[in-house]
Amino acid sequence: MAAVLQEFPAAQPARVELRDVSLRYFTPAGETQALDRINLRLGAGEFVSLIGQSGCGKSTLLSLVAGILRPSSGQVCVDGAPVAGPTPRVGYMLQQDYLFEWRTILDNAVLGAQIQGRDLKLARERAVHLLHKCGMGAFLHHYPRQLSGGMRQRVALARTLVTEPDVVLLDEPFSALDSQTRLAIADEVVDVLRTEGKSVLLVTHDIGEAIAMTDRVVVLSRRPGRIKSEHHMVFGGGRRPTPLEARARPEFNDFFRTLWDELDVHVEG
Ligand SMILES: Nc1ncnc2c1ncn2[C@@H]1O[C@H](COP(=O)(O)OP(=O)(O)OP(=O)(O)O)[C@@H](O)[C@H]1O
Repeated sequence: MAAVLQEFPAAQPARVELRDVSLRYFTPAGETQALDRINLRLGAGEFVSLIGQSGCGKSTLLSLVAGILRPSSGQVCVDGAPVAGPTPRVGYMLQQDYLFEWRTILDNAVLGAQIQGRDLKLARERAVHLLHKCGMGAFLHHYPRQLSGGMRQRVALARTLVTEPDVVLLDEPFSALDSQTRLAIADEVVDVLRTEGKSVLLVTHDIGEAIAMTDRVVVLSRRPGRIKSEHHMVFGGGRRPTPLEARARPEFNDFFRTLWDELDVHVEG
């Protein structure tokens, strides 16, 4: 159980900062408080995951950072500036890949850049580079239906990165994939995101994925989501292990037990 809970390292400048953020949804059926006074910082180049019971507000928190939702109170900032709406600085990758079946892989990868009105020649060059990095270089002129689920998610990652966001939000990006593909793609995605120097906020139900892929795991309480605890995933031996290597480390099981206890899971019925 040693070294599971670490002292926080000296504060890095915040790429993303949530200050006392609360979010209430109003519907004809009534009011739902999804998040309650969240304070969270994501440093430049840092990978942080959010875990918590279903309905505790994880996706809501990502939508606030993406500028899709505005907080009921408190403030969300990216690079010190309040988020006023969706911004190219923040990229969002979801569980579903939302590829257009009638566009080639390359044309799908440039779609976000095209919508943002960026230089299409540069966007295509960057898309080709990223698709190669994601192992999709041989499929530029294929169509989505010709690809497996894991390959489609690689294209979705390339599309997210073509627009050069500083922050990448990942909302259960691998949950539709089989378990072997999940393990393989986690390694590749982390490798690409780290070499690109991105800051990453990952939502997952998979504790192992959170431990293996991110530097810090934030546990949210049941609704309304509050920050229950934060845990630094510090592995001994210098270089941070890849996600697959991390799973074979002795620390992995210690982290897993601690986070499992924190989640306080009860199976109803
Ligand atoms: N558009 C909406 N209108 C009203 N209530 C909503 C809306 N979106 C989410 N909620 C409610 O807010 C709470 C938080 O939802 P959210 O999807 O953020 O949770 P989550 O932790 O991501 O859940 P899950 O793990 O099941 O994906 C839930 O009770 C949900 O029903």
